[in-house]
Amino acid sequence: MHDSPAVEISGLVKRYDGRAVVNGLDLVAHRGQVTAVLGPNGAGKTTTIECCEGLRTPDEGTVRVLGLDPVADARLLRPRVGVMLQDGGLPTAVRPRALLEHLSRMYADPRSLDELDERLGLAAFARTSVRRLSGGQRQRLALAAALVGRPELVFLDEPSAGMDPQSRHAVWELVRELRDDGVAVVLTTHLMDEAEDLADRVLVVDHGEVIAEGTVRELVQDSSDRTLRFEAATGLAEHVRTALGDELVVTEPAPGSYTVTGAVDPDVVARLAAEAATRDVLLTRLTVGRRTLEDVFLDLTGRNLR
Ligand SMILES: Nc1ncnc2c1ncn2[C@@H]1O[C@H](COP(=O)(O)OP(=O)(O)OP(=O)(O)O)[C@@H](O)[C@H]1O
Repeated sequence: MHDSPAVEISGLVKRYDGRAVVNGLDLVAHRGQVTAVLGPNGAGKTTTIECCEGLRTPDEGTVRVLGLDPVADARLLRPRVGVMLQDGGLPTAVRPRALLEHLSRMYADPRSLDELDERLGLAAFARTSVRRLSGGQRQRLALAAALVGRPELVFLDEPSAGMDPQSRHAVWELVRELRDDGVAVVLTTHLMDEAEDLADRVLVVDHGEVIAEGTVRELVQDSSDRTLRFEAATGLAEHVRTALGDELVVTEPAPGSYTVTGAVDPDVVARLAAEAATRDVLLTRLTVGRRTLEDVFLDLTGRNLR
């Protein structure tokens, strides 16, 4: 039984007003692994997770969570699954410590609240009502609420959004421990470093379907492509494009900061330097490296805003 996937989604379709926002999505998440779901705004990540949580009913396809149906078996799943929603989903009039005490009484073997307090720094605002908490504090409380019942599976929707670096590292540490304890962790994130750091498997979702999946290493090693980054005066992209040819993609994501992706070899570096010299432009800082997960993500999903 425990070898079976913690989450198994097959051909999931969810429509709003006749428009499919999830469109034939397949996903498998295993115990003892962190599965990260990445995708642009509106790609259908939250909708997919909400179908797993029993908050939405699929229009087509099947969703199995710990071998059960998230809607029909909701009562059986509730004590076994931890959920951290994007907007916190917490009652606003209570105080954090009282909320956690209330929740912990609902479980047979709850985690120690003092330990959670310490790990997530909750004591500092234990007596402030949820309504008055900062965004990052609310997120930390929502994570504690998701973990208090020692779930076998946790869904974390952008867990470290809005958190300061200290909190983010505390959250990452907790997520790694959950994984090592055999918990299945499914998280959505827009932070590429979060996915690179934590994920055993990454799925990239766009327009409601999975367009790439694998380990971070598999995704970034997909080709011999490299990324050359350099800094110089702004406005050179067109000249560099002409000098390097169509095989390479030249962008200037921030003024004076350029990337060149593709088959970057010694000759490309030499031609770039020659072009700069011809224009009497100094290249300050030049690096060549493997593509990052962010490069892969942008190549897959494009650069247009959603
Ligand atoms: N109840 C609803 N009624 C109509 N449309 C909805 C509803 N809920 C979500 N949508 C739409 O479905 C699409 C997918 O939304 P979803 O929240 O799943 O995206 P997401 O990938 O989680 O995005 P983000 O990264 O911004 O959180 C969006 O275009 C959204 O506007």
